[in-house]
Formats: sequence, C-alpha cells, structure tokens
Amino acid sequence: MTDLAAYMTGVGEAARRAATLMAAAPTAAKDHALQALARRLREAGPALAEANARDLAGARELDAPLLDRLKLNDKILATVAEGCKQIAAMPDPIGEITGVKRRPTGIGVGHMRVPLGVFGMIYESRPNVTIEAASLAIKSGNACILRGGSEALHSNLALAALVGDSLEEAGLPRDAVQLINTTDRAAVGLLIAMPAFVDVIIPRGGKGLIERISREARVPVIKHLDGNCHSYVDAEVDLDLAVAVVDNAKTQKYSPCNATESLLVHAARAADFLPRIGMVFAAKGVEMRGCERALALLDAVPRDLLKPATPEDWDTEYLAPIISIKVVDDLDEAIAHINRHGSHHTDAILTTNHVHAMRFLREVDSASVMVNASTRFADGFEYGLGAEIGISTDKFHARGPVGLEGLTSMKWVVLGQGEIRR
Ligand SMILES: NC(=O)C1=CN([C@@H]2O[C@H](COP(=O)(O)OP(=O)(O)OC[C@H]3O[C@@H](n4cnc5c(N)ncnc54)[C@H](OP(=O)(O)O)[C@@H]3O)[C@@H](O)[C@H]2O)C=CC1
Ligand SMILES: N[C@@H](CCC(=O)OP(=O)(O)O)C(=O)O
Repeated sequence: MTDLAAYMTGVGEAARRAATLMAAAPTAAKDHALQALARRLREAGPALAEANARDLAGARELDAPLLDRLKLNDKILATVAEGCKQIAAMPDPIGEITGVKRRPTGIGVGHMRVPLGVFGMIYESRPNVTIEAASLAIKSGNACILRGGSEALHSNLALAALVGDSLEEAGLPRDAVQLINTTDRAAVGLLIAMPAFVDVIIPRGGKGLIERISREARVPVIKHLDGNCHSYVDAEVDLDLAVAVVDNAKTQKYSPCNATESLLVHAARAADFLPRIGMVFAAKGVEMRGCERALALLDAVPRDLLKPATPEDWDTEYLAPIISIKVVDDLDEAIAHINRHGSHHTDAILTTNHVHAMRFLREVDSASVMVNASTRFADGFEYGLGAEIGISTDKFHARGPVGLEGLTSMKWVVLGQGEIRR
C-alpha cells in the first residue's frame, strides 16, 4: 500500500469511528462545540490572517473574483462565527420521531431522523466553506472528510485545527471533522472509492471534477455543480426594480455559482430595459455578449464591452464580469431557453404578471426558481438554514441549498407492545 493510500485508509477508519460517536452525541455537547468554534474563530484572527496570507501569496495568478473567494477577512470570519452560533441555536434534527400511525395490528409505524454517517466533500478554494461544512456536520451528528481547493490549504489546516480543538473541548471526537492534508488529487480518487468508510460524496465544483466523480465514484454522490443562472425580464415589469435586481444578480459578486450569467429580455421591453442595464454594466466594466437584437439596443455602450454572442455563450458560466444577453419573443421562449441551456441551479423572472410568475415557477426545471429577486439569494444562510453545504443541482435526496436536513435521512421506526405477525 502506498503512503497516500495508507493515509486515506487511516482517515476513513477514524471517520467511521467518529461517526458512531457523533450519531449518539448529546445535543448539548454538539452545541458546546459550535459555541466554542465561534469563540475560537474570533480569538484566532491573527493566526488565521497569517495562514490566509500564505495562501493568497501563492495564488497571485488567480483572477480577481477567485482571489476574492480565497480571502478570509474579519467580515467573513464574523459571518461564519455567527453561522456557528445560529446552528447551535437551531433544534437538533437527530432522533426526532415523526408521523407515528397506529396500524390495525397494534404496532405504531413512523420515522426517525438520523445522520447519513460519513460524508466526503470536495470543494473550491473558499476557506469559509470549511467552517460551514464542519458546523453542519457537527450539528447533524455526522463525521466528514474535507478536501478543499489546493490554493486554500494553509487557511483550511488552520481552520480545521480550531474545529478539532472545539470538538475536544466539548468531549466529542476530534476526528469527526478531518481535513485531507495534501493537495495531491490522487487523494480525491481514493476518497471517492472507500465505500467501507464513506457513505456519500459531495463534490462542489466544475465540469472536470464532476466528470472524474461520475467515472470513478464507488459511493453515492450529491452533485453541487456549476451555475449557469438566468434572469428573465418579462413584458410586464417594473423597470426600476428589474434594473436593480439584475444589476445585483450579475455584479454583487462575480465568482459564486448563483450569480446570473445570462440575461433574457422580452422583446416588448428590450428597448426600454437594455439601454439602462447596459449603462449600469458598462460603468462596472461588465462585458456584454448579445444576440443581434440585443446588440442593436446597446449602441450607447463602449464598443470594447460589446461582443456578438456565439452559441457557446448560452451554455457558459463565466464567473467573471461577462454576461450573455438575448432578446426573446415570449415567456415560452424564455422558459425553453433556460431549460435547454441552464444548469438547473437558480433562475429568476422579473414580472408584475402573476400568471407568468406562476408559470415560470412551475415550468423552469431548476433547484431554485425566483420571482422579482436576485439569483444571488440562492444560499443556505439566506434561506435560513444557518449555513450551507452547497447548492445541490441533483434532484434526489437534496435539491438546492443543503443544510442540516440534507445531511440526514429518515429510518422507519416500529413501536410495539409484543404484537406478532399473523
Ligand atoms: N453548486 C454549488 O454549490 C457550487 C458550485 N461551484 C461550481 O464550481 C466551479 C468553480 O469552482 P472551481 O474552483 O473552478 O472548481 P473546480 O472544479 O476547479 O475545483 C473544485 C474542487 O475540485 C477539485 N478538483 C477539480 N477537478 C478535479 C479532478 N479532476 N480530480 C480531483 N479533484 C478535482 C479541486 O481541486 P484542486 O484544488 O486540486 O484544483 C477543488 O478542490 C463553478 O462551476 C461553480 O459554479 C462552486 C461552489 C459551489
Ligand atoms: N453560498 C454561496 C454560493 C456558493 C458558491 O458558489 O461559491 P463559489 O463558487 O465558491 O463562489 C453564496 O452565495 O454565498
């Protein structure tokens, strides 16, 4: 066995042992660990800043939006610490028995919520995800094995040490949250092929990662994929509202999977809407790749920010100050376009027409569908989950932002008083 294989087997065995203890852990101990983690995150500011500075120094060639998500500043630390406290304050989902119904035989039949066991998670170079995943794992009584992006290794190691210390302080197993300490991608190959130790794999990332997982995984997968998100401006619309929401959906942050990458505009309002949003985007340096009809209405935009859209643009997630723009003839065309070219992540309609809003909600096949709101809201914290594991683009087990419940399953419980089957 190679050193790496031995290391991963050790990680897997430790996770399995920890999962057994976490499944039975008292709520008070889990909440203690989360409160301790919130405190330690605040106290460890300087040490974390130093670790993060090492990562940032090694990642200078990254584009600005990707560098931005690698940052672990005071605001991000305060947000994740607050998330830990919020999760501690939430009811413990584990052990809850629901829906018990008495059968004619006398037995009571219902469900109990239980942890999944051990989950392995592979994610981008975004250190705050380490804390979000760890805190959700702790409260949901799971153990997890985390493999963050290679650019974030030093930050993640520092954060994982705080998580381990917090677990120990609360009398819980340190190995409930383990971070893979190497950037060798062979470790990912091993992680996704250890069914004895890992119950489910959660990959967050782009197409390359997913292709590998689909090819090699030997455990169930909950995919958290790319976001080719759309905002559609309907014929009946409050234009001021639409400008503000579309601007936010594209420009509030460029790197997240829930940023709008494609703008669809009904032909009846294109002449009113496109020149206005075009100037907003131009002021922020956003490149616009439009269909012919859109480009004709964006003539006041500086030429260097305008490009004709190619067929590939409709399928592209830029994660950058670039947006594709298409004028459509009606709602049917908008819905068909989104279902064909989108990534089933998050899509929004801007409209004052109730029937159109309801049709969009029912017919767009995405994990989150929104009316008159920014696609950037697709996020576990914003949805009230305390934090998120990520945004599932799968349809089974969990869809959209995944919080505590997504890390659990239901088992049947049968409550009898000596009944026997006849
Ligand atoms: N739905 C969701 O919740 C989320 C989706 N995303 C999506 O992720 C993508 C952007 O993130 P980005 O960092 O570029 O994603 P990548 O897919 O490049 O990287 C994500 C993680 O996967 C690893 N990885 C990638 N390819 C492989 C491989 N072939 N074998 C083993 N490990 C691999 C990376 O490791 P390494 O560091 O070695 O490159 C990293 O840890 C976008 O498409 C975005 O929408 C991002 C966040 C959340
Ligand atoms: N939860 C996030 C979205 C997740 C995400 O896409 O992250 P990333 O691709 O690393 O920017 C948010 O909106 O804050």
